[in-house]
Amino acid sequence: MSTSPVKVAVTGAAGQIGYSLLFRLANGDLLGKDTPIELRLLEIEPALKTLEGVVMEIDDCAFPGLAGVVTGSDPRKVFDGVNLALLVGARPRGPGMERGDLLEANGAIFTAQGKALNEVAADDVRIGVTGNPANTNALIALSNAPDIPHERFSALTRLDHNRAISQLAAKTGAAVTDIKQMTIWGNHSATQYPDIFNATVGGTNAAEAVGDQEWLESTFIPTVAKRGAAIIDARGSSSAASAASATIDAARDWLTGSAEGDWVSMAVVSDGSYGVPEGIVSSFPVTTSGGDWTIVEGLDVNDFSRGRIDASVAELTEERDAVKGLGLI
Ligand SMILES: NC(=O)c1ccc[n+]([C@@H]2O[C@H](COP(=O)([O-])OP(=O)(O)OC[C@H]3O[C@@H](n4cnc5c(N)ncnc54)[C@H](O)[C@@H]3O)[C@@H](O)[C@H]2O)c1
Ligand SMILES: O=C(O)C[C@H](O)C(=O)O
Repeated sequence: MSTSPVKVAVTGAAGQIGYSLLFRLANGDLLGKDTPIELRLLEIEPALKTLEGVVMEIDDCAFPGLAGVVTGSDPRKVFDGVNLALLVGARPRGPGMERGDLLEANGAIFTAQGKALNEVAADDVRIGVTGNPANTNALIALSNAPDIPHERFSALTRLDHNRAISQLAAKTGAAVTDIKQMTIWGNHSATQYPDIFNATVGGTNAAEAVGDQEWLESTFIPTVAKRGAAIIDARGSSSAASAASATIDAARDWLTGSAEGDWVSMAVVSDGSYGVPEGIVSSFPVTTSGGDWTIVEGLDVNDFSRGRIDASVAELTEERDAVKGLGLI
């Protein structure tokens, strides 16, 4: 049994996602019940009282694997020595708002947090960005953390990946566990491209198993890509428990490895693979092992897929140019 606790930071800890995420982390859902976890919870000053209440509830669960909880509003203190930082805190998108509207407001948050991580995080730190606009927030954070390798940052497209698996399972009548090699390309936004041409259902190519291009274009892609907006419309606030669950799925697979014969979707800094401009944070199919990720190379990208990937990547390059114009990167 490991004894020294893994220090896991969560920002926006008093928010909606935090209210699901913290209990899952404390329960051992990330690294197993035998690996003790210390939670390091960052919030803005006005939310610290709410966070105090959440911590009381965490205490009341008497989680056996929880080695301690530290709270605060100073990222330099909260991030001190952290091995994993889950950057969730940001302003969520409300009804009628576009993600682009959030770039400037969130830029300041991720600039400061990138700098603080650079100064005080553990040498082995991994940083997962859930707060939107996630890809570009990750780009801002990594650009402000010159001493942390860019490969240590990723943005969350695992929720989209999970949504795509769920929709494909419902369409084909397969179990979610029968669906492998799903890919989300591009941005965590409505332009994202969930690719079933390289996925399989029970070992059969998924696009062939579905055999319905009309469903693919008019139902599957828009349902997955606009799921966040549909949940906001229905719930009045953005997805929370599913986002927390995907945040854990992504971090767990990053740290402990993706399943043999399968891959996962992560938004990571591009090395130019698949024609995605180097340096932007874009979602790719990746395999993971021991805290490292590797882009799955050599997949077939047909003309339909090419057009969809290019459209999402164009949005990401616009976001990059916008934050560059604002002096954030
Ligand atoms: N990538 C994804 O798949 C995905 C899915 C769902 C939601 N999200 C995004 O996750 C983010 C959080 O969502 P939520 O529903 O928990 O929002 P929320 O408003 O309930 O909580 C956000 C919390 O962040 C805190 N916060 C704001 N600025 C901060 C800072 N500088 N440092 C620390 N904490 C700060 C706020 O005080 C608040 O408590 C949003 O940006 C949302 O759009 C992403
Ligand atoms: O789309 C949003 O702003 C919410 C979130 O990113 C989601 O995908 O549920």
